Amino acid sequence: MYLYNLRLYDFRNFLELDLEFKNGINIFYGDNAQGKTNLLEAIYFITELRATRAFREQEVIRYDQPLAFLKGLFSTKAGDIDRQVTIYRNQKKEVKEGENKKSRWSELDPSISAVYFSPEDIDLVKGEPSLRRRFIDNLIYRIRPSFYKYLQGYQRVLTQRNTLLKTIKIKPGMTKTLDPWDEQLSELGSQLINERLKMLQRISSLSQDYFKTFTHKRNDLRISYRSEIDFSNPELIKADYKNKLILNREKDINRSFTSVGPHRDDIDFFIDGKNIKHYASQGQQRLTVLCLMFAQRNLLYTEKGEYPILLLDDVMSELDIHRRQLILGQENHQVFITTTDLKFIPEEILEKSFLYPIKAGTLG
Ligand SMILES: Nc1ncnc2c1ncn2[C@@H]1O[C@H](COP(=O)(O)OP(=O)(O)OP(=O)(O)O)[C@@H](O)[C@H]1O
Repeated sequence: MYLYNLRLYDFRNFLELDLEFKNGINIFYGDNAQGKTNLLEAIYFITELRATRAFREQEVIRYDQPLAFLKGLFSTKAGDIDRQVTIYRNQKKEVKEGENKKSRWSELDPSISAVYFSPEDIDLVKGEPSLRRRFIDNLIYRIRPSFYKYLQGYQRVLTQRNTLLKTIKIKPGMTKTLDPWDEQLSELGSQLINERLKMLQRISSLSQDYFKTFTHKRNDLRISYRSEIDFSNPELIKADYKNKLILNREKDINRSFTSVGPHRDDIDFFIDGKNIKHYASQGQQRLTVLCLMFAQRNLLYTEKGEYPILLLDDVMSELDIHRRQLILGQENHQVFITTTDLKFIPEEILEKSFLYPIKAGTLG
């Protein structure tokens, strides 16, 4: 699958743009603040239907304009797809494929997808545990949309249990009313942990392979799940979780907060046995995230039968020359890269790339 035409109206600093792309390496280059990242975001938006960095979706609309419009033409194994998205300031965005309005994810063509990487994504290994939980949950959800129901269910029961803990703090006689909530939370929570473990196994073995390739087999990457709940036997997760909920009741009532469960779990990364949060260099941390993104792309390919578009924002300047070559040397699917200077792109990669100079929201 690849994007061969993109039209934009009033998207970020682009007034109007009509671009043709090739199935290969496409490079947006130019000075700072010209619109290179905005263009990657537009491609991400037309494929994944959400912004990469906007806090609110409406932020992508050009200043003082009522709406932004995107139109992408994709070539897939099953034929061409014409997708249009209109983002409004004060109402829900509108998505169309051909002439048909689409209101749910499940109605959209599943072969269209993208994976995005920017230097800030280093937070995935350095930042808060919630970022890692969201990463793995989103990945499961993308492959198995029904997983969303478990996630929502777990979150709902957790909120209700926390509200009840607050009440019990004032009325201790009500402690027994926690029983049905603990039962539900441990049931949904154990399913959540099991799904995460299965996904983590797949993503970590792929990431390890990429890590080996990108380090010439010099270093080894390990990824593991961390939880206070014993997850060594999938059949016993529920019982152990329930047990821990009961053991921690007093503490939870005092804090009005559920202290154990998948909402507190984390994922650890190790290079050659050392936790990368504390020991790895910035370059190694960045490479780890890059490997996770490549693994994610590979996984989506296995599931969908089409390679997601790869979007790499300002990555080349951060990597040494060997890694730049390794990362793009074997590439034969569609990739979009931004760079301030073409000197960051190895010669043999430049030769096979398609170049787009970007200047002040136009093709310069
Ligand atoms: N909604 C918007 N409407 C108009 N302009 C916007 C909007 N959002 C961002 N911009 C402008 O877009 C420009 C930044 O573009 P972008 O982030 O794509 O730069 P870049 O070319 O990737 O630069 P760098 O090399 O520094 O990363 C800024 O000048 C910013 O003011």
